[in-house]
Amino acid sequence: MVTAAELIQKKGRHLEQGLSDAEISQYLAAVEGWTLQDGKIVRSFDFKNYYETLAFVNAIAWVIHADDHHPELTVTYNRVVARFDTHSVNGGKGGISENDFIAAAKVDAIYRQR
Ligand SMILES: C[C@H](O)[C@H](O)[C@H]1CNC2=NC(N)=NC(=O)C2=N1
Repeated sequence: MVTAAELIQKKGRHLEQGLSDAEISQYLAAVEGWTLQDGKIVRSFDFKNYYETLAFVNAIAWVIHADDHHPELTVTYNRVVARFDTHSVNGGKGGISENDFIAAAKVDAIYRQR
């Protein structure tokens, strides 16, 4: 069984093989709050105000840059919705890979520090 603590220790790498539906379910169980929606993993993060919201976005940029795996972000006054998928898998059609869950676990760890 994969855990968030293990995922945080990993680094993203180039992958061409996506995860199966069964594997996606296992990884989703490790990152609380993330769901699969329209072929991406998605989570919403709430904040007190716009300053905190943007500080979170900047912290994500700092941490995630090292893994070259970037969330799609929808930023509003007190909420960030983050979405991850992997372009290179499934013959370039895109899908979900371990990299998405590594990045999700790192974003969660940033959120826990607020
Ligand atoms: C060439 C470069 O590494 C790729 O385009 C990276 C950049 N950031 C990325 N971010 C995300 N979320 N998925 C990707 O597949 C991805 N690919």
